[in-house]
Amino acid sequence: MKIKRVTVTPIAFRDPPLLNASGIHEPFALRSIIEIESDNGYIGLGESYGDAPALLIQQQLQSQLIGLDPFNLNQLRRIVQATVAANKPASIAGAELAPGSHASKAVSNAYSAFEVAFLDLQAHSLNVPLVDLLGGAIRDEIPFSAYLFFKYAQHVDSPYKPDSWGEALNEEQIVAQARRMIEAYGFKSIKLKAGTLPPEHEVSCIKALRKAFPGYPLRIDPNGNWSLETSIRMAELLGDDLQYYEDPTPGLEGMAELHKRTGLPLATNMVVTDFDEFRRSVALNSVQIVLADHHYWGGLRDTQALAKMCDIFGLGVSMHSNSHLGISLMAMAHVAAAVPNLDYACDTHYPWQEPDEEVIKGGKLPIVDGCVKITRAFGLGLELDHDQLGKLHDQYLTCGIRQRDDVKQMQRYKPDWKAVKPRF
Ligand SMILES: O=C([O-])[C@@H](O)[C@@H](O)[C@H](O)[C@@H](O)C(=O)[O-]
Ligand SMILES: [Mg+2]
Repeated sequence: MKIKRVTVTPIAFRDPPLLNASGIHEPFALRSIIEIESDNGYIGLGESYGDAPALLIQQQLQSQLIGLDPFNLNQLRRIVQATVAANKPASIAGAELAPGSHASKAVSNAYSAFEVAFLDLQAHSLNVPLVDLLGGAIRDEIPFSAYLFFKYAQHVDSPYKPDSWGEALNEEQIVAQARRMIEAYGFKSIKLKAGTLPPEHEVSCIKALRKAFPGYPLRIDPNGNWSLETSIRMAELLGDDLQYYEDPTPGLEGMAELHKRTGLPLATNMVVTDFDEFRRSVALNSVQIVLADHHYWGGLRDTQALAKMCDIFGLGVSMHSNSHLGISLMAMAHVAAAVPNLDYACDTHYPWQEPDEEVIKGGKLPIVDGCVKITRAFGLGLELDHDQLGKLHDQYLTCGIRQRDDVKQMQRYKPDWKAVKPRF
């Protein structure tokens, strides 16, 4: 079996005005959809970053993968490494929270984008679900968490009709957002994206969530935007309200000191993002839970390797998410199904994407009782809807965004806004 066609299609879909430590989301999020076809008619799908630096590498890889055996992932990696080395991608400051633009992640990003599609195709050719190629499913229902954001009611300049979630800036609105998300999807745990409004206010929103949802595990994620002192002060206010404290303060050393001073379990998708940082984190005891993400950890199999390392070093594992569609969600679900030590519900931005903006047949994937279910369907069990893909590609062509930049977007609301870390 040989690969005879590789198609990389950049897409843009509507994204709400969600606030974060860098600034605010732009009106459209970018992704790329990867389709590979073998000479005997099997198709494999992948979804990855659509930001310009990631897309450039993916597009350069398209023709180089023709003729490759889709089972040869080592060869895929070599081709990716050579292509990235020849391109020398650069990072931009405003893209700190957009792993699709991190130069240091270029190989793992691009490898992962195609690895998922290769594995999907392999699994289709063997008539098995993708998870079987990862050693088989330990669970077939993968728990996800309600992922709350502070947000504005609408984007600056109103590029389209405001989303149905409305404004969320105070306790009442955050509790209402949680209630709606839990009622719609059945989530059993709650994460609040923080690092954007004054820390005491964000903590009071956690307190309001604690009151409204007794017994629900809660997490807060200021994306490293609180100083060590602020993080300690907020830890005292939070008491034992948290399941884990996610990236409150920047740096491996800062997190290590925070853990030493508070004893709280710290989680990260910011200070441990590759195996070198993992090694340094273990030496410093910086974090207790690593949030994996196959998109930048180098694919599904390297995510399993990460989970194994966490097991060896006594760390917990959960999963991180950026704005994404169903192929990514299903890929996350398959690898999560094959991680024995997945101790926490995974993150997902999926509820923030609009129901009419999905590229797979059948529309958006269901999340029921807080879980994504994997079936015995072959591969990822998904098929592309080419009409929808075309529609979201046209939106990419006209939206004018080529690289996520939450800082630049916030400057459209607040001209003096800068990328400062930590802000509080
Ligand atoms: O999309 C966002 O605003 C998030 O802040 C995202 O960029 C983060 O990478 C992520 O969700 C996180 O958990 O840190
Ligand atoms: Mg995070």
